[in-house]
Amino acid sequence: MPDCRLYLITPPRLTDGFETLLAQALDAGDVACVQLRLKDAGRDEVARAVEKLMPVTQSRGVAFLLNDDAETAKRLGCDGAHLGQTDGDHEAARKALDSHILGITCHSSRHMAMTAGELGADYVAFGAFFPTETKQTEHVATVELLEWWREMMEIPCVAIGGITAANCAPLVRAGADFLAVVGAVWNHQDGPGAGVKAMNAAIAGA
Ligand SMILES: Cc1ncc(COP(=O)(O)OP(=O)(O)O)c(N)n1
Ligand SMILES: Cc1ncsc1CCOP(=O)(O)O
Ligand SMILES: [Mg+2]
Repeated sequence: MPDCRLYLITPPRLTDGFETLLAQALDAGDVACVQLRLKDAGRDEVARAVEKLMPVTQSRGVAFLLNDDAETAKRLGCDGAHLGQTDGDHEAARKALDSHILGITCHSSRHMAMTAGELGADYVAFGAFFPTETKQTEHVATVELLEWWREMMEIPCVAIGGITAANCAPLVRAGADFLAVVGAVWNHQDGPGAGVKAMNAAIAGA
């Protein structure tokens, strides 16, 4: 059984009653954490979404992370934050978050990943592994990068970008600790529960 788990990121925009869809997704199978990622929302909208969604995840023992903003994550009681390379000062974020989770985007860069590890990131994220419609991406990550990280480092790594049940097996076999997905779950033709089940099955069968 591979030691790899699903990391679920919210869709770019939340529909009314999204908390019900989130509950369906989480109740369908194994999800290690949920990241709230609302790139077009203001502070109040983000705070309202945290208030609605965080109890859905935390009551199920699923970690709730906020994208882009460590200080807000800490203030609102999230389990941690995910920061990109241009999302503020990573060392300050590490301090602000105390023992809460800090994840850092490292694109396809060994150097970024080692720097993130040195400053105390709880995980590093590599991507994009495949073409994705969720975000415009400039970097392409490879299976070899995952293999190298797994061989050299202890810090967990997340693979992201266009990952689906159909294409994820090589990433699991290369040693990804988590597969982060948006479309594979939220755009699944039979609903998010089916998306989680399909990802869980693909990970288990890799
Ligand atoms: C798990 C995970 N990995 C990578 C990203 C991308 O972060 P970033 O590069 O800051 O881009 P945005 O998501 O902010 O558009 C992520 N969010 N989560
Ligand atoms: C946030 C992010 N960062 C790199 S690719 C990506 C989008 C992932 O979404 P999907 O799983 O739909 O490709
Ligand atoms: Mg970001």
